[in-house]
Amino acid sequence: MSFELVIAADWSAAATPTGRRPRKDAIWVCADRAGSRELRYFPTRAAALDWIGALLAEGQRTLLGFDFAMGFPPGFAAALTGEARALAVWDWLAVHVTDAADNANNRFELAQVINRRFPGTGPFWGRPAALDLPDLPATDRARAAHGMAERRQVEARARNAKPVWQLAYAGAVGSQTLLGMAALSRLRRAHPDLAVWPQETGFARPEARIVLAEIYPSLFDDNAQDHAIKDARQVMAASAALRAAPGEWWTAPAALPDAARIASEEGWILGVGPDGPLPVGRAPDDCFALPPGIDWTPVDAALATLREGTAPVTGVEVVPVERAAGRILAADAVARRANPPAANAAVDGWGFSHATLGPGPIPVAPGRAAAGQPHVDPVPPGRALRILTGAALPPGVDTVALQEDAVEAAGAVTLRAIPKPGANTRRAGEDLASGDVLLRQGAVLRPSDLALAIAGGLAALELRALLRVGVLSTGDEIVAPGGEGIADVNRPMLLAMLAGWGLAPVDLGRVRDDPAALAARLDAADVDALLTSGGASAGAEDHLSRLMRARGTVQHWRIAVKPGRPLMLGRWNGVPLFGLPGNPVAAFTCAALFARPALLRLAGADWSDPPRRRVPAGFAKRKKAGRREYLRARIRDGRAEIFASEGSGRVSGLSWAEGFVELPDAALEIAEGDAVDYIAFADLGIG
Ligand SMILES: Nc1nc2c(c(=O)[nH]1)N[C@H]1C(S)=C(S)[C@@H](COP(=O)(O)OP(=O)(O)OC[C@H]3O[C@@H](n4cnc5c(N)ncnc54)[C@H](O)[C@@H]3O)O[C@H]1N2
Ligand code: MOO
Repeated sequence: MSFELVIAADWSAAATPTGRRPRKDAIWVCADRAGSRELRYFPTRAAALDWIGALLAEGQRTLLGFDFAMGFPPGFAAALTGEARALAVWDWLAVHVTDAADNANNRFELAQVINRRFPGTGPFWGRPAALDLPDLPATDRARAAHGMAERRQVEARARNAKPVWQLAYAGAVGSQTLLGMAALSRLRRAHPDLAVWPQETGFARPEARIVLAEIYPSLFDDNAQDHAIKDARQVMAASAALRAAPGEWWTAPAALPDAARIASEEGWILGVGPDGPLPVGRAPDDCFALPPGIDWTPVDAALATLREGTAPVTGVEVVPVERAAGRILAADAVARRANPPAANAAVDGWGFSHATLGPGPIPVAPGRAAAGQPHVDPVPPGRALRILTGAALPPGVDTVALQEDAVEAAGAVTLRAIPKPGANTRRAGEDLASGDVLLRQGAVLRPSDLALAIAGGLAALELRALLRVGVLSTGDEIVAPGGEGIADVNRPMLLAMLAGWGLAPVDLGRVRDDPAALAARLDAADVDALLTSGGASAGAEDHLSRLMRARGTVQHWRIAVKPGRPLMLGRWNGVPLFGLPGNPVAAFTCAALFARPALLRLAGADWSDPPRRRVPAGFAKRKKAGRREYLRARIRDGRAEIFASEGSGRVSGLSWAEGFVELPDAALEIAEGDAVDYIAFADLGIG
């Protein structure tokens, strides 16, 4: 199984926060999900670890790489901890390192403490002039007779790798290593499904859900990455290389003479073999149908993320059945009684015991049985009782003759024909037995489902609380309906769609193109999910997408779909957010195809893919590879006709259409009469 999420982190040992503005020599992290990448800068280690922790909690198969040494040269671990294992050093450091939320830390003091455990002077060096730490030498040359090798085996094979003993000055990695190992020790303990390669796994392909490995970004060419800051380019290049990691990256060092010891005691850099750096793999072709160089997320990959990454978030409430239409079941509904509860008559007529009938007219027994008016006395053998539809069969009655087939005269009924035994009756429990599962958890209740629940004896159902979905329009140009300017088409349309899906729409109003105002509005929203429209693409005024990249979590941005390419899927303060494009047709399409199934899932329903119907095309069209296309369409005379314009501002086509024609990702030439897939709006819950 390959990795769904690849995270490359450039660590830093800074002693103060590195500031709000992204800068070099600070922490940069790139998270890459099936080709859609998210780059983040962090002013503190704590903030970076929080974000990484949240990513790991998403539950995906993850490869996590950090760019500091994850082991020391031979002998160090045993001298420090009594155990020749790198992970023992991590745990020792977790106990002895202090590293505050504002980056304040004790790495130099601790290096002196460690040095005192070794003979001679060193091995750590690089004391800043301002510190009074006599047992931490300021320079490399001041060290002597500490007994440690200068480099790990892997460092001898990676160009320009600096020894871990150096704590300060250009290229030093020692400080990052001390602080980093302490942090990783905690991370590892927090995630039982995490394995460290190769310290825990040996030089084998690791199977764990989360794999942690040492990386060395200098191995990778970052020239193709588009960013002004080198650290950022490096984590971008590293995440791409890790995503494409060939199998031999994990296994090649097993050929080393002392492989098992090296793996456990010294650790290794992923991508280095026994003879030096290994070839870099080719990026997997996530975007199978996309032109080279484009990393939009394919529709199916985006839907898969939503499907796998969303689970019910709402509470459970007990609601009377009659108010449950359109709501979502939180638990299986189980019949509390049989239906029908007792055997009863299916028609109006005459009831009797079939086996006891004599020849000729049947004498009538006194009284009658009607629905709700049971006849409790047994009907004597050979007699007939007047019985009406729905009445419980009295004792002594097993068969009913239809009224129209009988003639009553002088206290007896004459039947035109004797019916079969049991005719015109309903058996107790023939429809439902007590204990039957009537409806499954996750079902969206239809009127017929209410009927079933009530027939099964239920008066109330356990339902999911309504999912509150906030809808926000963005853009300076947007005005209230009826105003002068671009009327806010999207918000009322989206609110109505949500109501139609059985969700609780929350109107968050309009907000101007101002990042602070937008962030404040999103922060203040008390909702379970968010739909925004506008500002999703890459322009200077596209604040939503920029804000999400800076302060939210972006899962996918830019989907290979038309309309709707700028669609952004992510989280704001942990709340799922669908950043819909501003163009109304794109907002509508993305809401129907991406937001709807995910919102219903968050609301507690099962995931549902809309049914496609194959219909002959009433049009001809040539389509390029690279995006799945949704054309506004309707069926007339058995053929799919499409709206005259594909422009995604053409609201007129939305109202005209009754469904979508869905064209696949690949290039396609459609002639009139060719079969195409049609998705009815009705099957998307849009009436
Ligand atoms: N450089 C790029 N430009 C654009 C890209 C791109 O990938 N790179 N994508 C294009 C596509 S495709 C779409 S769709 C749009 C969507 O962009 P945004 O989400 O950033 O939307 P805005 O720029 O804010 O608005 C687009 C359009 O829609 C109108 N709008 C916005 N909100 C509403 C509303 N509530 N009701 C009615 N109309 C609304 C807005 O006035 C604009 O005309 O970007 C392309 N550009
Ligand atoms: O994808 Mo945009 O939705 O064309 O208009």
